[in-house]
Amino acid sequence: MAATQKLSGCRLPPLPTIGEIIKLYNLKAQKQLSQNFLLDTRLTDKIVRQAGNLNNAHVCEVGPGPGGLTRSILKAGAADLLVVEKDMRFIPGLQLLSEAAPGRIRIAQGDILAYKLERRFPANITKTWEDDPPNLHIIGNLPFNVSTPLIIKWLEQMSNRTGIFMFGRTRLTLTFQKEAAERLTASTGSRQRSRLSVMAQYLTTVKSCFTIPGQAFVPKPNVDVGVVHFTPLAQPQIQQPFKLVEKIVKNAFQFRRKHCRRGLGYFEH
Ligand SMILES: C[S@@+](CC[C@H](N)C(=O)[O-])C[C@H]1O[C@@H](n2cnc3c(N)ncnc32)[C@H](O)[C@@H]1O
Repeated sequence: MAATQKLSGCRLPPLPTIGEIIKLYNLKAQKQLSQNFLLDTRLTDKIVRQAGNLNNAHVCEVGPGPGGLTRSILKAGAADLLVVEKDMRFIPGLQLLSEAAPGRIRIAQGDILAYKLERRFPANITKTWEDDPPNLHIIGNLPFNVSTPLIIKWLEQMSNRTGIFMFGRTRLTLTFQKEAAERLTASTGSRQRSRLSVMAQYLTTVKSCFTIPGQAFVPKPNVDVGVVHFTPLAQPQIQQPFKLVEKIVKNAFQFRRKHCRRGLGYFEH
């Protein structure tokens, strides 16, 4: 077992390392759930640093798996961490972590695409936050198979100021396949510029943080991974309903190798 670990100034009872957790619970990675684990704490700490100051923050982590990134989030000082994991097999390992950091972790088992994050903010709490909105973050080494629908879902909530985006300040620090990370951050005129670039950039400041080589993950995926940070803009660059913007942008990019105007011609009000 590993030596005693320090999470944000608290001495913890000895915790198994992530590698030991994987062995202890026989957690063989499942490809269909995009399970590629990060065991190197220097990398998980580096991802978490991209989020900024997490001291006393409220954080949601998507897909904690064996808990490597989870530990880094706790070390950074998050006061309240909700983890949403689809695979039941990881829950006992996460409970060990929860016992080591009492009162700081809530564990939810479910599919993040269907999960309503706002459920964790009861009305009596959000009322008290109206004058002084909290430091809210979403962090995740995302499963590749859900990363694009997930960011689109959250951008829509950001646009409508609903759910966890109700205060307009929730920041996101997420991993994507390197190609998707490049599309999200591509500027005007770039070959990588796509529907995803426009949708993300009209609502947020998108920053490409760093690339993690595939070899850093266990098992190794066929691609490298990009870490991307999103900060919501005070005002969206396009003041139109999200679905309308999405439709126009989709049509424009469908025909971009032909004529953009032709694409827009297909758009019906
Ligand atoms: C790339 S792994 C990351 C695991 C861990 N955070 C790490 O960095 O080592 C993705 C995690 O997301 C979980 N997952 C996959 N699909 C999910 C979904 N729809 N909702 C919630 N979790 C999901 C997987 O079970 C896995 O634990």
